[in-house]
Amino acid sequence: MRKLLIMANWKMNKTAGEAVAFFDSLPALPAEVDTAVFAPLTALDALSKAPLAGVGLGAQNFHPAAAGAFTGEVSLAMLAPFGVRYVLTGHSERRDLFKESDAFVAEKYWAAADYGMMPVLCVGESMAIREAGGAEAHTRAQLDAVFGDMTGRVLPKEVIIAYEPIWAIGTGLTATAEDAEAMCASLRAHLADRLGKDVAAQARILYGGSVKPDNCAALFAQENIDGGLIGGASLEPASFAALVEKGCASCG
Ligand SMILES: O=C(CO)COP(=O)(O)O
Repeated sequence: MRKLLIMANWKMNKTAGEAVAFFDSLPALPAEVDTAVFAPLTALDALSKAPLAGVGLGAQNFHPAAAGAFTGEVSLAMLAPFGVRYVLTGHSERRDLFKESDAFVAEKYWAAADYGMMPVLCVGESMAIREAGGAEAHTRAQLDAVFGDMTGRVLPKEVIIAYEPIWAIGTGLTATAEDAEAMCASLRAHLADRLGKDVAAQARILYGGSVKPDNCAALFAQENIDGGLIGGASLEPASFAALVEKGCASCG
């Protein structure tokens, strides 16, 4: 039985002070659900000193190199002292707006795994790809870019995938629970091909894209959906807590 995992991606929102204020007013969360927040880099120092009530800390971005001439970037070693456990890789906003290629996403994924952090690999198709019937092939190829050649690779402690259809992100258009389940089941089957049945059975596959307290229960109740990666609805403490509560209830 995979434990529900609900992760907040705050994107470019919240100053350090606002991030701490979020946790000041966050109600106690049920221990039956794992939670984490991908905070902006500038909030990590303050959050590392604040009580986070069991919520794990994640970083939205990093550079895979250990050090060097990469103006504006931060390394994993720079993030680690703040207690960062999770890092995002392959988010569609990084792919589309900042031109991160499949190869660069893979480099980041394995740099994080090698460093001992838990990378969350995001995959997802555009509306054009979905309408052309290519959603499964596209997202499976995104998995292959990372897991296609496992020579010399050591997987992170946990494999976490976030299926985020681009057309559902920030649009209010959520995939139906059935469509999201079909995609997550397809991704899990592909993980089984690439990484073996046991790894696939234990991997947590999250859904992201306009998840809200009023639509999360049906999504989280699906067999192959093990939680959510939440943008907009994670910004308010009450809304984030409601997602965790409803998710907890939906999983019995
Ligand atoms: O991109 C997302 C999380 O990474 C989803 O964002 P929204 O929940 O705002 O659609």
